[in-house]
Amino acid sequence: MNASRVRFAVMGTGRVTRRLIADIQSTAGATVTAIASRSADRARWQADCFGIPNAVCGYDELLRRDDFDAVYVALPPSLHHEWTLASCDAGKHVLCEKPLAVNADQVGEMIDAAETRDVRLLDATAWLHHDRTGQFRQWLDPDRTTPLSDAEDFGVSDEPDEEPTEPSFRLGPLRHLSAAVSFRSPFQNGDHRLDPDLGGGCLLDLGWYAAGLIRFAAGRLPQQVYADAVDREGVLTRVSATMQFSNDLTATLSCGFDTATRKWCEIAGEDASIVCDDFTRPWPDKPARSWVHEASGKVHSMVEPTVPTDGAPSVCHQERNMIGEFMRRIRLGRIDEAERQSHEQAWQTQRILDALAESISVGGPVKLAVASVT
Ligand SMILES: NC(=O)C1=CN([C@@H]2O[C@H](COP(=O)(O)OP(=O)(O)OC[C@H]3O[C@@H](n4cnc5c(N)ncnc54)[C@H](OP(=O)(O)O)[C@@H]3O)[C@@H](O)[C@H]2O)C=CC1
Ligand SMILES: O=C1CO[C@H](CO)[C@@H](O)[C@@H]1O
Repeated sequence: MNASRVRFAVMGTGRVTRRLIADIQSTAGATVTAIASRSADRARWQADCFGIPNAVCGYDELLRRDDFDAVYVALPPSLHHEWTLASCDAGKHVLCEKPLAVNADQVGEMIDAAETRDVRLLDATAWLHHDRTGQFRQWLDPDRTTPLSDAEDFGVSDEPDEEPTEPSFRLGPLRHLSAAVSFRSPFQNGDHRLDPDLGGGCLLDLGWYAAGLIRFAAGRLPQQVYADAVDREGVLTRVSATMQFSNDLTATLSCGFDTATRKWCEIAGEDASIVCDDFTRPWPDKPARSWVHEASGKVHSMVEPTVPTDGAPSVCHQERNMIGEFMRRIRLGRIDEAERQSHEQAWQTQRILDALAESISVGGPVKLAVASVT
């Protein structure tokens, strides 16, 4: 690898590929040198669209090349495991689309393969790399009191303060987490999201985000889950679930293909809660915002640190942040704590999804054993 550039190759020519190729090409130090498709024509067409020098027919054929360092696996979920293992075997770093696989056993094998070959593996869950998520991470620190100097206050309660208080907040002990992610009928017949054999269904496609948010905020697995689903012709189209964690923490999850767009979450502590209506990706015309609701009734509107408060759209680009972090790990040349945490986040997210799927299938609660992949 050239020390200053990371060369990517892409597997697949679908919807997400088109977006992420542009993001890779606009990330400093990254370049796309090859794209592979099952069809030579599609590979050529996509390569021409993006000025990619090499169009390759077949993913196997791609992995025989030595002119790239990392593979971006942008295939339907059921193919992530196979092509991540093959890429690791070929000594390539892997940026793999979400859901990382179709079950936690597969994720465990993918992590093992990456560790054995000493290559980097990252799931392309971009919201985890947004600056606003970095803010949430800080606010979640139980010992932290966060100053409110940057908040745009509104909706102040009618209750007068008994004595003047410092402008700051803390979440206090976490009590409830909630996340809902859905889109209304966005897919055509034939889309992998509607094909159970390709890892379709809203639980894997969108539950990945909602369960991921809950795992991110809790920092651990639930002890028990219960889920209910609407199943249309073998495809899960709506799922709702409850979860119980240790230390008196509960959670609710909702995802589906048949409601208006929802991508919100609430992280509720005893003293304050964080509310965010677009955690997976900020609405395009808004800065990345969230709200802090205090137990007193005060509400504070928060914006990410790098964004001016004049309402200008967010300047943070979560995909470029993610690609940049993946490249940092590649250049480091060994697994570090940040990568271990990503692996744990991905594996535990997939374990939650497995437990929810099992609960839907048995029609009752499912217990989870505490475990760690790292
Ligand atoms: N991170 C994000 O924001 C997003 C992530 N995703 C994720 O990215 C992945 C791909 O999604 P998306 O791009 O929307 O999917 P598409 O169906 O648009 O593209 C998938 C590509 O995979 C290749 N492929 C290989 N085998 C098959 C097969 N048996 N059936 C269908 N396609 C196949 C095809 O490329 P070819 O035949 O040319 O090789 C196809 O273009 C999914 O895991 C999805 O969850 C999707 C959207 C956003
Ligand atoms: O990850 C994703 C982002 O949102 C899409 C909805 O438009 C999902 O279906 C997709 O897989």
